[in-house]
Amino acid sequence: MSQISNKEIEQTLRNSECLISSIEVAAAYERLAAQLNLHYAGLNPIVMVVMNGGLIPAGQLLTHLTFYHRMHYIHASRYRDNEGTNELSWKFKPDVDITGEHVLLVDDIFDEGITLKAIVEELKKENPKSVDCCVLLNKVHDRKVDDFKVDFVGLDVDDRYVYGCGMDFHGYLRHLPGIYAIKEDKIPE
Ligand SMILES: O=P(O)(O)OC[C@H]1O[C@H](OP(=O)(O)OP(=O)(O)O)[C@H](O)[C@@H]1O
Ligand SMILES: Nc1nc2[nH]cnc2c(=O)[nH]1
Repeated sequence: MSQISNKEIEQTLRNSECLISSIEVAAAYERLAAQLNLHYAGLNPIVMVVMNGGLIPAGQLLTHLTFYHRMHYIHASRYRDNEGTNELSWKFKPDVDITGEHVLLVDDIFDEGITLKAIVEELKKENPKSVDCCVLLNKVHDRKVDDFKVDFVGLDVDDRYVYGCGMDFHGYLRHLPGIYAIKEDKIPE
């Protein structure tokens, strides 16, 4: 992803609104961690971070976990092919043997679900004991993939392009501790 200028980034921030504050996000991490701590107590799972977006939610969540776990990462990204269909491009598959293991995927957002559904299908080929998905955000709309649900959700978010908490704006602003979107009247035509 190519560089954009600091001026353009500042303009983006001025044209944006905060949809979910850092305080609400922090509370969501604590709620999620409490659910995960109940579910995984004694299960000794592998926590698999879905890069890049899962990096920040996982980093925040992991410090609240009370069960013993190992951490790995996986990197798959959506792209639109020449026919306009969504394909998943695999950038890194971990070489850990997950046969018979509990696996928890951590990502930033469950939007259409293409990414997590494809990752879960791929991982299940290796016969793990379980594969569950934890996301900070669920984007609310009716375009979800069929026959797939995530297991742990922090917060619902409106059907807008959002950034912050791991999610990028042209590769930037993943580090923001709240959730932002460009104001409706500032979105370029
Ligand atoms: O539910 P979906 O419609 O599949 O969209 C969600 C996925 O899209 C984003 O990843 P992206 O491919 O943009 O890569 P990134 O993590 O590097 O930002 C996000 O991190 C999720 O993994
Ligand atoms: N940054 C970002 N990435 C996404 N991937 C899927 N949905 C979104 C979104 O709303 N924002």
